[in-house]
Amino acid sequence: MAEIRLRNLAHSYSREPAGAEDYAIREMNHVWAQGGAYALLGPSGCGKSTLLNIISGLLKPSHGEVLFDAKAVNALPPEQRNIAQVFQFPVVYDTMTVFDNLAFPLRNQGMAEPQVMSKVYEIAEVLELHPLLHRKARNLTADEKQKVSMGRGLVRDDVSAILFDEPLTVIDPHLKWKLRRKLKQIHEQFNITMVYVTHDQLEASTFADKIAVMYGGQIVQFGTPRELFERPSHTFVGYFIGSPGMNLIDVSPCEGGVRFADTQVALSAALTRRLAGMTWKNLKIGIRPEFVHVWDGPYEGALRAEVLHVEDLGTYKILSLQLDGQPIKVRLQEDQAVPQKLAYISFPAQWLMLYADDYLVDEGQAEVAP
Ligand SMILES: Nc1ncnc2c1ncn2[C@@H]1O[C@H](COP(=O)(O)OP(=O)(O)OP(=O)(O)O)[C@@H](O)[C@H]1O
Repeated sequence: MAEIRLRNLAHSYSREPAGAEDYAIREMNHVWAQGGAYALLGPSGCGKSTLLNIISGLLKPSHGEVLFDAKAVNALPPEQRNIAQVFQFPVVYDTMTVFDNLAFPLRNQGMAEPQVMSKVYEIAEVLELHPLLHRKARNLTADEKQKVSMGRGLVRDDVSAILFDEPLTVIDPHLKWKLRRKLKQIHEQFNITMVYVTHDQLEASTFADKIAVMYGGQIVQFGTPRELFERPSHTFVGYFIGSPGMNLIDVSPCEGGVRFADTQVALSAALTRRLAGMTWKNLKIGIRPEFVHVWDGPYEGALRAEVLHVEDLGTYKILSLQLDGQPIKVRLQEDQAVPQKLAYISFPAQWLMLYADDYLVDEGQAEVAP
């Protein structure tokens, strides 16, 4: 079991990186606490696999350190790091039985056969592989093979953490849910640090207690699914999490708030003061489609928007609006009235976010994040 700490970690695949854009991992500091269930969520190419491979030792970072329980492990090869890695495609020995596959890491350690047997039976039980123990691995389905891959990580008592790299990619959709629940159960039972890489927000939030959102080689936010939804600290998190993503509008400051075209949006006095004392290149407001307030008719202070179309998704509707040249999405509950040609909307202060150069501006914060 281990805490995993990344200290000033950076990686470039280029021998002579010219600038930040040549780095797959930009300098990062991060901690995964012992025993946590974490997800590493981000789009293709943001650096997720690179980061996992650095942690497991398959890749040597260009800079910085990886520490397990405060001990630097940079110099240790993968087999001495006690990390199990489960990849997209199951890695099993086809010609061996399921039993022998699960027993393999234990026999490698020189464990006595009666103990091997008891450990393999324990893990097979947890993963519901016991009816298959004497089958050759080549005859298994993809999800059964993936369970064997996971089982090989779990049988070892010395495993500090398990890293999953999009482990459900090859699994049938109806089995994904079952396997994800199994993983969660295993996490609770074994109290092992688990980091689950995915580009799917649903997978991330059903598995993890905390999600690290990765973008452009950086972790731009680390928080609970709820924190990421309610207070995205970067515009990318706003856009990437949620369905549809956050409405983001380019604005400029004005008396008492911000404006775009002829529309003014009031900000709290604290936020206006913060803004006045800052320098930035790009300013945006953000509001989630769920949090846009729709009035029944004209109302003082409400903004008038044109209704472009309504998409009925069964349990909710997505309203597409045009507000002073800006597209706005609103998520309406099933029982909410649907405005026809015009909609009167407002942005409740509690849910209206302000972003300077893509980072959230906090009312109380001393500095905007870099
Ligand atoms: N072996 C390599 N040599 C050079 N560049 C690489 C190599 N592996 C990855 N990259 C680059 O590093 C960046 C990060 O890639 P990485 O595979 O870590 O991203 P990812 O988030 O895991 O993507 P995916 O979800 O598609 O696997 C990408 O720009 C990728 O093209």
